[in-house]
Amino acid sequence: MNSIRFPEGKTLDFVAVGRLCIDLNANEINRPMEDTVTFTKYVGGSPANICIGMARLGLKIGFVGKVADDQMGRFIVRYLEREGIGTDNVVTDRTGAVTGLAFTEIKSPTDCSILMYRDNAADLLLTAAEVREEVVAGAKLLLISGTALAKSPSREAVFQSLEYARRHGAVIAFDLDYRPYTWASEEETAAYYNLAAEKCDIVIGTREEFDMMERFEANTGHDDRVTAAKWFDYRAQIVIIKHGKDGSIAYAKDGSSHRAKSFKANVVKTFGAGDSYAAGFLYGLMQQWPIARSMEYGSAAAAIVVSSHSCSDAMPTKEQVDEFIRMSNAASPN
Ligand SMILES: Nc1ncnc2c1ncn2[C@@H]1O[C@H](COP(=O)(O)OP(=O)(O)O)[C@@H](O)[C@H]1O
Ligand SMILES: O=C(O)C[C@@H](O)[C@H](O)C(=O)COP(=O)(O)O
Repeated sequence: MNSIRFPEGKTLDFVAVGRLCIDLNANEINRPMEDTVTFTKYVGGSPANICIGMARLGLKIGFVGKVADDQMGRFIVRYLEREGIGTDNVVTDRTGAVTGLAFTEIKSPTDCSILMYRDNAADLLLTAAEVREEVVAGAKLLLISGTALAKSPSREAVFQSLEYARRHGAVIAFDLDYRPYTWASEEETAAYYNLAAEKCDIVIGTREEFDMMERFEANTGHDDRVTAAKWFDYRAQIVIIKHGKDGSIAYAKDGSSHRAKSFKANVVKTFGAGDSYAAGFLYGLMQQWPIARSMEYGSAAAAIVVSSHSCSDAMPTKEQVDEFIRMSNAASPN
């Protein structure tokens, strides 16, 4: 059991609000992008990846977002539909905005970076009025993702979703998903991230992301416990700080803390770890598993995804995660 109580009588398990984009992952890996000539196209965008991950694990999912009225936008919607993800609240832009692109550079399994093309990106044009109350009201769990806070009108759409979720009793998770290039200044970023986090039950981020949020604070030791404690004065029940290959730590409002190690993986690239971790972890919480078991599930999903070429397409099924954990534990029993 964990301390999060999900509401009964909802039509959807999980709804995410935020960006739907395209990842173009280098085919010629282990070299700089200057030397890469071919890329494979995948659906991308952190909240899209998390939804796909949770759909693969068998949950009923809906998405609130905006896509460009172009071939890329249609590719994304068709992909979501094939995965069984509800697209009723995926709005098509009519202003000529474009689909955000993320070109990924895989110089080595540990040296990866992303080159983003996000000028006039359709996802940031979602308005508050386009968020349908009945879609958010139908969800047990709403996920917001920090990048959608970067600009108006998408920023207001996130706050509108938070209000609908609160009104209808959904649990709210916040994946910090901080992408500096989308923001105008660090001060603005910290202010909006903090305002949103106050309204969330579960906050998940990396140490570096929490450091960004703490730019006005005195947590000079970058102490995870201090980071988490602040949010328990607001609405948070669980705060997770991720540390890459070094694993993750969760703090709960009841005073408990839980550490998860990362699994051994044949790492192809590092991105996608956070999204698959979030999908596995939130899935576990929704099964009412203890926090530690949910973290283990997220870590296993992440190890599978970092061992693959894509983020979205590589999201594992429940059978794959279960098998991976079984094999890993057999290979190195505690
Ligand atoms: N190199 C790796 N090998 C195995 N698992 C990893 C690796 N890097 C990350 N992970 C797993 O993914 C989780 C999230 O990764 P992290 O890098 O902290 O997030 P993000 O991708 O959001 O920066 C970690 O807690 C760990 O379980
Ligand atoms: O979020 C994006 O726009 C890009 C993602 O699709 C991408 O592949 C990625 O960076 C995943 O992020 P992570 O899971 O936080 O590593």
